[in-house]
Amino acid sequence: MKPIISFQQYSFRYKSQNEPTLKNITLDIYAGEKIWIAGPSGSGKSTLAHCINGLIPFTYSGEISGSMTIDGLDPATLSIFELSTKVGTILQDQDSQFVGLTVGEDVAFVMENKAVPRPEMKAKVISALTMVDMLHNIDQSPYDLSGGQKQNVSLAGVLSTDADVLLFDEPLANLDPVSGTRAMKLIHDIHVQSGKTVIIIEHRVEDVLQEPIDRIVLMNQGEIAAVGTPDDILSSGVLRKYGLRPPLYADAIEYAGISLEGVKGLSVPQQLAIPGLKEQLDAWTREVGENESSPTYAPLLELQHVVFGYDKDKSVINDVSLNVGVGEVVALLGNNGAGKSTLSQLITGILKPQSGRMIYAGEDISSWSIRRRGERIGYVMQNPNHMITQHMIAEEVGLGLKVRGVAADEIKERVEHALKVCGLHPFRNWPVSALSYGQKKRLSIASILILEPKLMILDEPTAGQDYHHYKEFMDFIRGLAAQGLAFLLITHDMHLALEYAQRAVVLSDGKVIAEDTVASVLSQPEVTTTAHLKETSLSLFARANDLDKPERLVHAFINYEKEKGHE
Ligand SMILES: Nc1ncnc2c1ncn2[C@@H]1O[C@H](COP(=O)(O)OP(=O)(O)OP(=O)(O)O)[C@@H](O)[C@H]1O
Ligand SMILES: Nc1ncnc2c1ncn2[C@@H]1O[C@H](COP(=O)(O)OP(=O)(O)OP(=O)(O)O)[C@@H](O)[C@H]1O
Repeated sequence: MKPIISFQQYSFRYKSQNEPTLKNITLDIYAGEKIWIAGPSGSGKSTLAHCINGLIPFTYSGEISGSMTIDGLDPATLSIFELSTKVGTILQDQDSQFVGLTVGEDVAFVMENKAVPRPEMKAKVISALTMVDMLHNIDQSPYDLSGGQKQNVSLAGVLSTDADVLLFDEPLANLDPVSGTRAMKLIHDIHVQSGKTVIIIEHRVEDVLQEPIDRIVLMNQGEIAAVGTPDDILSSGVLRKYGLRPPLYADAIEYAGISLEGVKGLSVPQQLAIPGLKEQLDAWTREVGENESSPTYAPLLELQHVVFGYDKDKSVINDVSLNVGVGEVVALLGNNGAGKSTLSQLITGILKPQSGRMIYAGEDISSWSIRRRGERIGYVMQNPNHMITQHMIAEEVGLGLKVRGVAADEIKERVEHALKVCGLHPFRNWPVSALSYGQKKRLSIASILILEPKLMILDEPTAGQDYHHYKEFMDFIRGLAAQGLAFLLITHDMHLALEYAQRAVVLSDGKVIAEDTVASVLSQPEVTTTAHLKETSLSLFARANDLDKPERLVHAFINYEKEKGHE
């Protein structure tokens, strides 16, 4: 069988780089295959995708050696239009991809180019938007959507292309857990029904594995580190070797002393047949023990009955009251479009509430300027490209100090420190444009952290990060919290919330629908259903294996990892 995509001894060096980003890639992908490209942040996944969809060499120039073909043809000999009929792409940064004035127009764009008759086009657009639960936003501008809603529109756009290869670069980034599951199911259905070749680049290991994958291609430092079926990859320990997090239940099994070597069906935790599994897990969870009780916190930020709407007659934030204590980590959870980013912009003063009060350290901050708030309350947005303004990395990190008149020597020292903390020190002399998405995300965090705020609002800080950086960063956050810095953490990662947040506030349709410990919130079906939350694979796994006290596995797991981190 002839491959649809073939890389032979392929290397690529971006013009601005000294070293090649892709090295000696030899990989055949066959028509109808479903491939997951995994690998740590900066390993070259998106660059490989750019080679497949023609961005390399058309948009990003550089030096190529070896060969790469699509359907037997060299992409450099095709026009960008011809290539787009072969490969349909969802990019990591959707803002750069929208072309329509409304959501409907955007989804219709591909068909308009092909002169599909109007009635047929309309029906297709409606059907695609219905599949991603976005029909009610059809007339809205794509730029006014929430992060997750944008992602859903991009998915709907790809549904209407005729390309044989569908390439998804982080299709789940920004999606709430329920939408993430739905997106994977949607991709699976398209794959089965159309027989198209599907290539997925994604950091959310467990979410990708919810549906069958033919082969995983694991990249590391521009090379292919391993290729295999999910069973091959999961049971071999290579994910961890390259800084990725295996599924939580797979780790739990190993922590309890059971080897995964040769175990089949590892991507379906509910059906794992390992002799003695229950007994060994029960014994391990008893040994590791329960969580300590949660401490109390002095008040820092308090919101009282805050109301806001982008249109006067439609509230997006509806009578929200919540508080965050000194040194407390509060998870702000909720479905896509619930109002989490809007609330963050109200707290930071970018938006003005129609009514309600905000109290910071006992003072009403309604009259405070954005800048004054910014000195105490740092806000890291979901999309790093919305925050970055400077050309060079060090300048970007030092900008906040520069505008505040801090001396150059001190700026230099603090920039170095912030870059180290965020794992960006090796790139300190680079232009921002040469960073991968995950690296840019860390950059936007570094540039706020350097201002030493008392409260930080982090919108999906770990989205697009590999486990190594996730852990390093979140442990760092935990350390800062222990020193008294407070965090409002917006996340769609339920395990992250369980692991790092003392409390959760759940938002849905602009209202607070629950406020409790994360574990308690996740155990309330009416809350999880309304806010699109999901129990973690660990608790699913614990129940499927009939553990004596299923909830104890989650606590034992978190305690064990905390202890291990301190070793
Ligand atoms: N436009 C560019 N110009 C120069 N170098 C680049 C460019 N884009 C990427 N690179 C280089 O390629 C490396 C890998 O980037 P790439 O986006 O392919 O990684 P990735 O595996 O997709 O990372 P992430 O998971 O963070 O998105 C970067 O660290 C950088 O060295
Ligand atoms: N600039 C805007 N103009 C009009 N409506 C907007 C604008 N920004 C957001 N919205 C709408 O407000 C609602 C809340 O959006 P918001 O971005 O706060 O949600 P979110 O909870 O942060 O979602 P996500 O998890 O997807 O990031 C959504 O229905 C969105 O479509």
